[in-house]
Amino acid sequence: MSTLDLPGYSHVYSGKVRDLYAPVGADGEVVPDQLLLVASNRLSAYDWMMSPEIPDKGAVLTRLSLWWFDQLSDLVPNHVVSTDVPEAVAGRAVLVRKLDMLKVEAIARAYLTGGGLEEYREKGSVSGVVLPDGLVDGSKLPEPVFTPTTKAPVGEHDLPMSPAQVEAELGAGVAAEVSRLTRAILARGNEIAAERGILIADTKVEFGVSPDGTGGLVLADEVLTPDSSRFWPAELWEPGHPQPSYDKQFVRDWLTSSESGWDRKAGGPPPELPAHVVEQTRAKYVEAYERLTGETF
Ligand SMILES: N#Cc1c(N)ncnc1-c1cnn(CCN2CCOCC2)c1
Repeated sequence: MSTLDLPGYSHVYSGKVRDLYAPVGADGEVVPDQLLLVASNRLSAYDWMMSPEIPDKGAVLTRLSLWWFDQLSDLVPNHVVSTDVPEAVAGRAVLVRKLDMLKVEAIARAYLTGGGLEEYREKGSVSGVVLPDGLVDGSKLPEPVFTPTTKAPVGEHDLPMSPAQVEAELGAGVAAEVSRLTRAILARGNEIAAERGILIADTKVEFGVSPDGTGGLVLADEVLTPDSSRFWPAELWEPGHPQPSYDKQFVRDWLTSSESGWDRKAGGPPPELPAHVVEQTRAKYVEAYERLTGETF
C-alpha cells in the first residue's frame, strides 16, 4: 500500500481503505488540531485487498459520508472542518477536527447477520440483548441493537464488548450516550435509505471528544457508507440466507465462481479482478450514492 507524498502533510496512519495525514505548518510543525482523512479506491473482500482498485470509490464514499453528516447534523455534531484539500486528493479527502477518539467501535445492528447471527445462534442474545426466538440470517430486529467491539490493532480482530466493558472504558454516562446515538444514527439511516430501496443491515461509527474537554460526543470517521455498513438491495431482501451485498456482490460472486479459479479455502490471495467486475462495482457505488442523495456523481 503506497502512501501519497502530499506537500504540507505528513502521513500518520493507513487502514485497509483510508489513510490519515497531519497538516504541517509553514514552520514544519504538525498542526495540532486537524487531520486529513483520505479515502482510497482500495476494496477489501473476504479479508483480502483486491487488485486493481475501484476507480472513484474513494470520491463516491467521501461525498456520501459528507451527505450523511449533513443529514445527521440535528442528531450529533461531526468532525468535518473543510473539503479544501490538496489537488492530489480532491474529492476524496476531508479536513477534520483532531479528536480524542473513543476506544470503542460503535456498532448497531438493524438486521441479524454475520457475527451477530453467530452470537444469537449460540446464546439467543447479542451483546447482552435477548432477542426473540426463531430469527434467521437477515431477520429484521425489533429495533436496532448496540453491539460494540474493541478497536483491535491492524491485522487482529475486533472483539465483542459487554455493556460492563463499555462502561469500564467510557463511564456509564458516555457509554449510554454512545449506545443511544449509534442506534439513532442507524435508525435515521434506514428511514432515509428505505425510501430509496436500500436496507442498511448494520453500521460502525466512531466518536471522539474534543481534546480540551469541552462539548460532548463528536461523530468522526466516515458514516453510513458501504465500507462501514452492510448495504442490501431492499427488493432482494429475503430472510433465511445470506443477503446480496449492494456493493460487493459482483466481486464476491466472481471470486467464488469457477471463472476466477480462486480456492478461498486454500488460503492464497485472490486473482486480479477482471475489468467488467471492476466496472460493475464502480457502477454500484455510484448507484448507491445517486439513489440515496438524489444527486448525480
Ligand atoms: N476520523 C477521525 C479522527 C479524528 N477526527 N481525530 C482523531 N483521529 C481520527 C482517526 C481517524 N482514523 N482513526 C483510526 C486510526 N487510528 C489512527 C492513529 O493510530 C491508531 C488508529 C482515528
